[in-house]
Amino acid sequence: MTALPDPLELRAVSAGYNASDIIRSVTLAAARGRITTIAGPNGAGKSTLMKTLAGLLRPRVGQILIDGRDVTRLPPPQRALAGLGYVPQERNVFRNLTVDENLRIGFEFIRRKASTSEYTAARDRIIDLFPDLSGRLKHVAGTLSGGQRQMLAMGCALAPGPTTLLLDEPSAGLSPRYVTTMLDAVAAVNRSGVTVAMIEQNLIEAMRITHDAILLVAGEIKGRWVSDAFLSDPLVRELFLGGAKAASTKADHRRMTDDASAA
Ligand SMILES: Nc1ncnc2c1ncn2[C@@H]1O[C@H](COP(=O)(O)OP(=O)(O)OP(=O)(O)O)[C@@H](O)[C@H]1O
Repeated sequence: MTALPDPLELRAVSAGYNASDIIRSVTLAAARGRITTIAGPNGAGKSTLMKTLAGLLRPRVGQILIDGRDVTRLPPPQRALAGLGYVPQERNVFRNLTVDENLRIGFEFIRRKASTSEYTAARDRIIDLFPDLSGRLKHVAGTLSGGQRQMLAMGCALAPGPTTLLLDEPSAGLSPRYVTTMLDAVAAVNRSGVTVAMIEQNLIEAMRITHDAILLVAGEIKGRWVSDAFLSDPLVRELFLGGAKAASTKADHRRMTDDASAA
């Protein structure tokens, strides 16, 4: 039996703006059915990497594959048609349209020939995944909380049924309590069968749901870990968690998560 290809793969990709490369020779894969988190200090090139994956930035060299198919030269709509959903960090919903209208646009952008009943089924699936949107279908997106808007943005990307979802900092700007809610929602999306690749800054919370962690520093991959090993790696502790003071056991990890939620 032939193994299925990874749903998302980069092979030696370099990309950047103007003359300079921001990401350099990046090779990585998001494994099927798992949550891969890309971590890195500010300015490491994480958003640039996401934009390159989504097709907003053309790589200078290297290859991008979705389900084994080379999409390097395809623009964002064709990558979406190939099964890739993308949620940018900002301006990711139409604030003057309702929740329902936003979801319908997200759905019909890809599923152009689908019937109304197919849309309704997709919408119901999204509401099951994000109960915070339930009862708000007729609400204008601009009146939602930041967290609800972020869930709506994920819903729009998920409505057409992508195999892989790219998330650029889904918990950015949210209260500590809603960070937990948001990442629980990402885990629920993943359990529904969608491979997730995301950037996150809330690393302790993110590792609670992450399967595979990748570290990007100054545009280069510096290591890969299963999530349990990530927070206790000396390099990771040095970069993000204040070195020796950082949590190094699962118990400490849990305690820090609890402290953060109570803050
Ligand atoms: N549109 C652009 N034009 C030129 N340079 C850019 C552009 N966007 C980002 N950069 C530069 O690319 C570098 C990496 O930025 P990027 O946003 O990818 O990093 P990041 O790891 O996502 O950072 P952060 O965690 O602060 O969001 C930075 O030096 C940034 O100034």
